Amino acid sequence: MTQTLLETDALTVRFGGHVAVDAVSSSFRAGELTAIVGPNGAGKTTYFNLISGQIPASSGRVKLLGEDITRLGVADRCRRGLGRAFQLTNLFPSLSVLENVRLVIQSKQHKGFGLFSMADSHQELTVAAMAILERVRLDIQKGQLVSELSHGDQRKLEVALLIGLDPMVYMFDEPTAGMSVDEAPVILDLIAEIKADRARTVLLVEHKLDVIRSLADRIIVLHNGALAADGPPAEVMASAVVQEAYLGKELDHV
Ligand SMILES: Nc1ncnc2c1ncn2[C@@H]1O[C@H](COP(=O)(O)OP(=O)(O)OP(=O)(O)O)[C@@H](O)[C@H]1O
Repeated sequence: MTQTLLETDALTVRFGGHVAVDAVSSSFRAGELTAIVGPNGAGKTTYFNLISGQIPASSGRVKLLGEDITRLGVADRCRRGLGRAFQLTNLFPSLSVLENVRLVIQSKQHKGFGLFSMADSHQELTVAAMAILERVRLDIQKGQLVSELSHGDQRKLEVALLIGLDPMVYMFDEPTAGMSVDEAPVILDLIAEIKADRARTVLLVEHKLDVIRSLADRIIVLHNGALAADGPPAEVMASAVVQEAYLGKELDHV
């Protein structure tokens, strides 16, 4: 039996009288990629925000490796292995691409700035950061400031930072949005590699049907904040209610 890494248990958030996420219970296992789909306003991003700790739950629980993390903040959840693709606001725009990746790896390794270890660790960190930049095809841009990067390259850097953090749970919210057709495959290949690591689980909010088809092991459908379907892609996509109500209308057919 594959290990359950993340669980949500009747997870709920209300904004005034509006229930944006409505008692969603689900679990996410190692080696699995779960696509989270649903119409605009269904609660996908809010569900992500509740899992990553960006917003507090009104009720219900989030568990990581069986441990209740519902009351923890974003940074504590991150330290325990919950990784959400960085928004640009989390980056240091006036530092270079390489420096940003190095900082994330350093934070993961809890390396200090002690005088004696500094030279060695600096070299190691640079090598590790460059290896990640090569994977996302950003090695050429290593010296550029984040603020100077194109939109597509900024998205690649978000993925690079997440790989540097190396969490147990990878969370991607439309990772190829706004990318050119040349750029997107690099990111999708990387996500496939991450998913192939049997010790990780990947959650992906995605509208593009071809991306879901190629990557998802399982699909969760949210509608009006509630769980409307959960199962293998073929089964969920074939179900008449999902076809009519969600997939046919809402997902981008590419
Ligand atoms: N901070 C907030 N305050 C009030 N209402 C909110 C807040 N955040 C989200 N909502 C509402 O919660 C509902 C779910 O929004 P959410 O952004 O999670 O949907 P989504 O499925 O991610 O949509 P999309 O596909 O358009 O990104 C929407 O009705 C939205 O207006």
